[in-house]
Amino acid sequence: MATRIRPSSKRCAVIGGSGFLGRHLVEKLVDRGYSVSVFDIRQSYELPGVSFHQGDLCDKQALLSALEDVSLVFHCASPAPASDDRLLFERVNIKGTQTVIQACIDAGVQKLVLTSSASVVFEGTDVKNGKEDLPYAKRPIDYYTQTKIEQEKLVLKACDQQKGFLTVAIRPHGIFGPRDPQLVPTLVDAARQGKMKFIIGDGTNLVDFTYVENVVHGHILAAECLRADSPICGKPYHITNDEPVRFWDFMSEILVGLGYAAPRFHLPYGLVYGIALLLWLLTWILRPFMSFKPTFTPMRVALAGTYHYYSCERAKEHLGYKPVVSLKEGIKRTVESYPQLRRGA
Ligand SMILES: NC(=O)c1ccc[n+]([C@@H]2O[C@H](COP(=O)([O-])OP(=O)(O)OC[C@H]3O[C@@H](n4cnc5c(N)ncnc54)[C@H](O)[C@@H]3O)[C@@H](O)[C@H]2O)c1
Ligand SMILES: CC(C)CCC[C@@H](C)[C@H]1CC[C@H]2C3=C(CC[C@]12C)[C@@]1(C)CC[C@H](O)[C@@H](C(=O)O)[C@@H]1CC3
Repeated sequence: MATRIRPSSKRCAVIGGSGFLGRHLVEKLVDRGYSVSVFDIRQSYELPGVSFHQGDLCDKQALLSALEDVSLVFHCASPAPASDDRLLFERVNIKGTQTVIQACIDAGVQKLVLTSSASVVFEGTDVKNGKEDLPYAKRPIDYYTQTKIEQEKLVLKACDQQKGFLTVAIRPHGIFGPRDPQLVPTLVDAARQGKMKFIIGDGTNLVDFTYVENVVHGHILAAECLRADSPICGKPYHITNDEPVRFWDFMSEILVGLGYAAPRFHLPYGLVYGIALLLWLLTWILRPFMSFKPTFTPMRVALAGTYHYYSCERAKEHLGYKPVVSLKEGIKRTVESYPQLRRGA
């Protein structure tokens, strides 16, 4: 049974609060009576009750000014997975997270909630109803995943009930919703280039896509349940819609909802994965001379052609988590939120 504390009048901070998930989280926190301090390298909006601090999370002094009088920190900043920039991921996700932890400790922050990712256990092979006790990927499929693993380990290891610094990690999977700069825009871009005619594999693979408000709900529950005597200290939690869906059915619903044709023709998974790997190698070799971003990266092909859905039983049991928006409703709201991406717009 989840023990909850009332939202305090104290300030909380959202690192990465200008991003897709971060902004939805900030909006919900404000609704719930928190006063929020956003720390981000960019400011993308203004909101009453929210103060903005622009800076790089690798800069401890800059962080400290945003953490003044803050007891709860959400860390949901990361470079975009598509950047595929190893040095950037290492600097921000690993060294930057060490800086965030140290800044929290120095500022007297009591709780740190990290946005991790369910992909920390994904190696490109099927994961069916994966639980949190699955081992971290030994051969992570990209630099993003590799550094998300290190980041999660750092945050969970920093949990110290004696010293009163409590940490927890939320592992969402396939977040979607209004203002997402990644999933729907990439899909529509591929459709507009005529690249979404094909289904990779037999099209029966089940995966999790999680509506952004459910992810926000999981974060807030975790923050409010995090106490020195709680079983959630230092643990990771999957947060999903708890409705695994066929990858290609989900993509088709979004595409058709926006006026594009659903993919129809099947291509063998191994062939497409091999081509994506070759293309990735080629872009890596040519990187000093030219920049080229293939649509079908090995990570995207692996996600499109395998099973990857996760159990959120632990979150239900320890946090009292239950999705608040169904997949059907989430898809409807998402499609309606992108009039500019409709066919012919
Ligand atoms: N989108 C998904 O499907 C998904 C799924 C699982 C986990 N996650 C995790 O959720 C978090 C949020 O992802 P998102 O989809 O909202 O991404 P996003 O790119 O929209 O937001 C990330 C934010 O971090 C900020 N940021 C990046 N580098 C920074 C730095 N050095 N200093 C300060 N701020 C910096 C960016 O400016 C941006 O506003 C990330 O940690 C990501 O790994 C995302
Ligand atoms: C061109 C098509 C084959 C696919 C077009 C849609 C893709 C851009 C998305 C489908 C699944 C998405 C996804 C992520 C990014 C966008 C997709 C590949 C993540 C890798 C983003 C980072 C998260 O941590 C991952 C997670 O574990 O949730 C995402 C997994 C799904």
